[in-house]
Amino acid sequence: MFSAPKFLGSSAASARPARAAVLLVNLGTPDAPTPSAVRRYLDEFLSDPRVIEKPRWLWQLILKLVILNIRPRRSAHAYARIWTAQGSPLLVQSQALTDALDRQLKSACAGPVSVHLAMTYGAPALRDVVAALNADGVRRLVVLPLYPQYSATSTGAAIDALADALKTLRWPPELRTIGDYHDDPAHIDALAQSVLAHWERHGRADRLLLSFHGIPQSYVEAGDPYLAQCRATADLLAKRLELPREQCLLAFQSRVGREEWLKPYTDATLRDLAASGVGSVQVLCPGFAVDCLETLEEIAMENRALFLEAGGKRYEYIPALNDEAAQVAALAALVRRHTQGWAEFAPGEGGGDAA
Ligand SMILES: C=CC1=C(C)c2cc3[nH]c(cc4nc(cc5[nH]c(cc1n2)c(C)c5CCC(=O)O)C(CCC(=O)O)=C4C)c(C)c3C=C
Ligand SMILES: [Fe+2]
Ligand SMILES: [Fe+2]
Repeated sequence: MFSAPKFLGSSAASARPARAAVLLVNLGTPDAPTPSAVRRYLDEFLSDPRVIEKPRWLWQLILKLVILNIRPRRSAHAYARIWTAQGSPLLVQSQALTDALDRQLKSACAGPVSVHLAMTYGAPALRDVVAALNADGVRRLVVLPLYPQYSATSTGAAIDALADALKTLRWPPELRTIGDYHDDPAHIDALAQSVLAHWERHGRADRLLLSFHGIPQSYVEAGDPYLAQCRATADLLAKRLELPREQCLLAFQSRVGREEWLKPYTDATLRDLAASGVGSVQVLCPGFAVDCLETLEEIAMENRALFLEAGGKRYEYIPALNDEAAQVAALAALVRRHTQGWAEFAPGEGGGDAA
């Protein structure tokens, strides 16, 4: 027997005035720093064909029989090193950014605008958040994945989850999506300001290393614009900081598996720098809007130990922009440029986006 489709909706929704919302989307994180919670998270994340482009049945066999029996314990240990009383840093910092952007847009926009957070994997699930906004009468939605550089593995996966969520709605909202903001001048300026503020407090190091999350090399060869966008961000930032290109290096972290990923690798670069007598390094991760496992554990802890053990003398991690005013202002302006013609986002009594 065929069953009729069940679309979500609210009888009250059509009676309410149009409302507009912004949805920030990040990757997702486990519910707890335990092997069982990490296993659930990795199972969902690594089952996504956007993330792992291998034949389905073969990958599911490897994932279920090998990866999910080994990695959760190791990753849970890493999560435990950075877990806070409020929870996973990725969730805590993403929520703080969401709240700050909500305040900023409420004060700058003419209409009723609110900002919400959803995750591609885990909670708060994109499907649940979109359904709740729809039931609440939101008729205009702008979706901003928190990845400055587009990759099919991150932004593409978020858009897939959004499309799945929309399929469940009887009356989906009008939609604008933001694909990337890797060369947005206000974003570059926010990154530059954070480096300048760090230099002000700590002085400069011999090298500034810009470390981005890696992806398999084959994805770039198949057309993913990620590498080009990382390079463009690095070039713009070096120019804005007036740093000679040889002092500002680009590298890729967080490699998983045996396949070739984007090079140079961050850990190998740090080892080579120490071996060649470079004493001090400052590391910035411009691909991460907020701090998370990959910045706080891999970069600020693991790679620090690696650099110092290889003979380096000074290693500093420059934190992600998180809910800093400059990032909030840059994202507010980005959202408003993508909502041209939507009256709710027009300048309100507060005027523009105060930096
Ligand atoms: C194995 C394939 C992976 C691809 C491709 C990938 C791309 C990618 N990831 C991010 C952002 C983040 N990744 C994070 C964690 C993380 N990433 C992978 C694997 C791939 N990522 C794994 C297995 C994990 C989990 C941790 C671990 O077991 O090592 C995170 C942090 C999540 C957190 O909870 O803090 C972020 C953020 C981007 C931007 C990207 C492509 C450009
Ligand atoms: Fe990742
Ligand atoms: Fe990692």
